[in-house]
Amino acid sequence: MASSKISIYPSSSSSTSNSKPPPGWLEYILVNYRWVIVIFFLLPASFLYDIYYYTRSWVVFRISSAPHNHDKKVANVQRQVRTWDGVAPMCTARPGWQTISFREGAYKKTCHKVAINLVDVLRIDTKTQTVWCEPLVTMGQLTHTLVELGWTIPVVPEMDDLTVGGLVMGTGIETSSHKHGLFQHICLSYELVLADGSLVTCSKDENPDLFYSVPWSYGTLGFLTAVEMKIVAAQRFVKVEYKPCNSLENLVSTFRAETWKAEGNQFVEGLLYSLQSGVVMTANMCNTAEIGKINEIGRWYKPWFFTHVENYLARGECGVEYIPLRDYYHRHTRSIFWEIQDIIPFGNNVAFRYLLGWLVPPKVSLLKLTQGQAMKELYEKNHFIQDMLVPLDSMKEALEVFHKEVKIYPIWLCPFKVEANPGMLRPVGGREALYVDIGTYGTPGVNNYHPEETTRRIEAFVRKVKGFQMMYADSYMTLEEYREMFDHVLYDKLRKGMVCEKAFPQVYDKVNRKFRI
Ligand SMILES: Cc1cc2nc3c(=O)[nH]c(=O)nc-3n(C[C@H](O)[C@H](O)[C@H](O)COP(=O)(O)OP(=O)(O)OC[C@H]3O[C@@H](n4cnc5c(N)ncnc54)[C@H](O)[C@@H]3O)c2cc1C
Ligand SMILES: NC(=O)C1=CN([C@@H]2O[C@H](COP(=O)(O)OP(=O)(O)OC[C@H]3O[C@@H](n4cnc5c(N)ncnc54)[C@H](OP(=O)(O)O)[C@@H]3O)[C@@H](O)[C@H]2O)C=CC1
Ligand SMILES: CC(C)=CCC[C@@H](C)[C@H]1CC[C@@]2(C)C3=C(CC[C@]12C)[C@@]1(C)CC[C@H](O)C(C)(C)[C@@H]1CC3
Repeated sequence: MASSKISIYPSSSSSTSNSKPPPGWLEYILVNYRWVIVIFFLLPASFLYDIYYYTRSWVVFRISSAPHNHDKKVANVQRQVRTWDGVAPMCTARPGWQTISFREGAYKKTCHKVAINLVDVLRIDTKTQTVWCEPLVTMGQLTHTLVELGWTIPVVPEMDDLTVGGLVMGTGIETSSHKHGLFQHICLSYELVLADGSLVTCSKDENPDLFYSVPWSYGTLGFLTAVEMKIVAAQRFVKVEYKPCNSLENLVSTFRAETWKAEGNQFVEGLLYSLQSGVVMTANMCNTAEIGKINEIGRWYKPWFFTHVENYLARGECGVEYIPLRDYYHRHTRSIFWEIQDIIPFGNNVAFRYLLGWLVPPKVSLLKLTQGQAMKELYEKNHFIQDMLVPLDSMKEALEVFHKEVKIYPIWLCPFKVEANPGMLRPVGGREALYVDIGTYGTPGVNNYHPEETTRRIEAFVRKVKGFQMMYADSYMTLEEYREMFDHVLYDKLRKGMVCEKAFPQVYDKVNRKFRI
């Protein structure tokens, strides 16, 4: 099983085997027995945190007071921007530990912080099939609210705590992205407070330059205060078909054929367990299910999803099951993909699942807050977390590069399309194109792993094939390399025109590893 290979702790052959033992007993426990802290403190704390937000959002939504308060809250953002002293550039006041990214931004310490306390779903319009959300609405909150009413957004990025604002300003992807594009492509308009404190709305037809420049700009063009998104009808189940593949050629050709399929699959996903074996999953929503084939994989006592999928590979059989929609959306949530193995090593044990599985996963934000310096350094040296987005045509070559450089399994494969719109993300060949997200999270299985050098070699490969790197992880590119990967023409024009240069840091200074703690 993939699980037995994964550990963040340096092995004797590792390049970091001479790292010093962590100082102090608390650090020692944090590093060697992180699960003690997680089980006795973080899981109960995560539970209480969820109850608080769940109750608050429920009350706010039921009494429909959010739209009225929205204007007042936006006026407060405008006031903060207008009274900015003009010295240090601005960023949002959301603390770094709360965000779903590997590191915290160093700029959070030096920038002038603007509080954007906008946490509500504002309006659901089933006639125009749109939803208006404030930027701190989380994916967990949004799918809960919409699915109960029979709706959903076409692209629901994994992980409950991802926010609408973070996904618009960064990027978001899910297994429906080959049909609907990235999170930015399901957005119809944005409401922003600009550097001068003015409030603007932008869409394809109104301020299009701004509309196309907001995604991937990481809050360096203005503060987002609301987003209008498409919604689509939700169905009760997702019918998932599992197709085990026993060679790289077979996996790549199955994955590509299912992504291109004329009649279409609503969801396409791949999990690679070694360079020569993996499972391609295709899925479609439906309202009825065959008797005996429903699998509520989100239930607390169920095995982790990636281990469940691996069983199809072990048996060498194709399979079909019906998964309730929200369970499907959250299939990787309980195991934080496969990262939970390093945090609660016995988390997939059946006794643990029945007793405490309902408290899992711990909140990523609380894990970040309590990880300590020694744990941070261990992850830094022995852990590799990257999502590289490469053209579908380069998929096989890219997987071979990942195998040579890091040899981490499982690998997450998710196809998506890039539309030929202006902005940071220009598709290869200038026309709409299909890409694949190669998500690699874990401890490298090679002896010569070096965080910076290895990542830079992979980044160079991604640039060569005209791909992109997701910026929530560590990027070691130089400014020139970063500007080669992302088209800055429109971004630079807007930054000048809207006098952003003093008001916000430039995007590179927010996302590069040099500027992370
Ligand atoms: C009004 C409202 C406001 C909310 N606000 C917030 C908020 O501000 N912040 C926030 O983080 N969350 C928020 N949530 C979401 C909620 O806290 C999470 O989605 C929580 O994980 C839901 O668990 P559940 O068991 O009650 O879901 P259920 O309705 O029981 O979920 C349906 C199915 O999906 C599965 N499932 C749901 N969530 C997960 C998961 N995380 N992992 C695995 N399977 C899962 C369940 O096991 C179940 O089978 C809000 C929800 C509502 C209704
Ligand atoms: N499945 C997926 O697609 C996944 C995506 N991710 C990544 O996680 C990140 C999102 O995480 P999340 O914790 O939600 O977001 P973050 O708090 O990390 O925010 C990401 C960026 O968006 C900016 N931003 C957020 N809200 C606003 C706003 N209202 N106005 C202006 N700028 C804003 C932040 O600016 P500032 O720095 O000023 O705070 C920050 O630079 C994205 O980068 C995404 O790519 C991670 C895991 C999975
Ligand atoms: C595009 C997709 C699907 C991306 C999924 C990315 C996840 C696997 C990433 C996002 C945030 C992430 C980097 C994180 C971690 C694991 C991998 C995560 C969850 C953990 C929890 C690993 C343990 C670490 O000590 C620490 C708590 C800092 C991080 C926090 C962020």
